[in-house]
Amino acid sequence: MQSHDLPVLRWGIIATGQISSWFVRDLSLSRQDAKAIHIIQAIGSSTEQKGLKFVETYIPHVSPPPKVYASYEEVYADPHVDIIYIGTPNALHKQNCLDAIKHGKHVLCEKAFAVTSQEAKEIFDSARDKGVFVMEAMWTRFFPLVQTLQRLVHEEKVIGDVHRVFCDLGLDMNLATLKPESRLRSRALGAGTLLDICIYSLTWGLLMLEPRLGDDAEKPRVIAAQTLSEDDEIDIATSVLLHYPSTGKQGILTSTCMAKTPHTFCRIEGTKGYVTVDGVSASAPSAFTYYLKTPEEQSVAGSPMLIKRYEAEHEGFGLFWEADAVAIDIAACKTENGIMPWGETVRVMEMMDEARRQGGARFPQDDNK
Ligand SMILES: NC(=O)C1=CN([C@@H]2O[C@H](COP(=O)(O)OP(=O)(O)OC[C@H]3O[C@@H](n4cnc5c(N)ncnc54)[C@H](OP(=O)(O)O)[C@@H]3O)[C@@H](O)[C@H]2O)C=CC1
Ligand SMILES: O=C1OC[C@@H](O)[C@H](O)[C@H]1O
Repeated sequence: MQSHDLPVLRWGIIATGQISSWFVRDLSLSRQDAKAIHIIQAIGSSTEQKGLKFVETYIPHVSPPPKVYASYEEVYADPHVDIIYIGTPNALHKQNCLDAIKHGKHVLCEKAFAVTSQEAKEIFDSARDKGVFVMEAMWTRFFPLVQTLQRLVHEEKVIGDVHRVFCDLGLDMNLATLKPESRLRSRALGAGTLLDICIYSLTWGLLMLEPRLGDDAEKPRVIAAQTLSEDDEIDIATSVLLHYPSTGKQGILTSTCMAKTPHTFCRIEGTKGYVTVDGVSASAPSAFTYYLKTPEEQSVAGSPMLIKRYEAEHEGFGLFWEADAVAIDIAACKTENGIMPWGETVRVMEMMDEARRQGGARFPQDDNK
């Protein structure tokens, strides 16, 4: 496809924290295989100085440079902006999304999309009323490596029938050294490992245990335990067990902020063998390997043999795949994406609500019924 045939999307970026810096760097890459043209039109920050520093530090090469506003409101109101990217802490997502939608803007909002499933539903209701595109930025689902693995596991059934998936995302966050108002510590901002990182482990469980999305997917039982911080403010470790009653399949999906997960973060077990997945974290996989039992070993205990390893190198962080998908959908006048549809965001949020109900991590938003 010639570059002039590609959809063009003009982005307004809300907040200048870490993930926004990754996102704009990925949007600004020159990529041979780009499926869209991304224009960084505007940046909204708490102060103009912070916004200008963000542009100078992360995207000095972008020409013309984006307009910098000292408020989010001015980005929502900018007629040259098509879509708002929201990179604020979790507890602010709902208001940011509703404000952007009110101005008729499309939205790509960081994970966790909201703090409760109720909040997520309110956002989608408002998007439906306005007819705008909205998606949770669950970027992992858009990695080509993940899609290749889904095909091998579910369509080619290379490891037979999947019966168990383990996935862990642990980071050594050293919370005591962070300021109480850090988004990783503050309950008011939606902190805790469940919403921050267990969401990726859950995503791997769902992607690998379920051959398809949506209404066809069987609803798993959620069994969860959480370890809360000493002041009971947030969860510092969560383990979720997904159990599919009709098949007995299980997902063992975990997170902690007390230790970094080793490079191999996921194992998918099937009747004929297993797959291991590697990467810096469950959010950004870089390789997988599958192992098969030999015919003699199908019936006896033994070590499966390494059959094939897939590695995928790419420039940047890998956030551009979700951005391309969004641009293609918007050009096609869609309001939701087929890989991360609204129903799936709500379903994952409901599982996290249930995990917190059992585990004990509470947010003020839980009382807003
Ligand atoms: N997809 C991924 O891999 C990742 C996703 N995330 C998600 O992105 C979101 C932001 O995370 P991250 O970038 O690490 O967070 P940061 O703390 O680095 O940045 C958050 C930004 O939000 C703005 N903000 C507005 N109100 C507040 C407030 N009360 N307290 C703090 N910041 C505020 C600030 O920008 P300003 O002053 O410019 O307005 C701030 O810089 C979270 O939802 C997180 O889950 C985070 C990391 C990785
Ligand atoms: O999404 C995320 O992935 C990487 C982590 O560092 C971060 O805390 C989290 O928000």
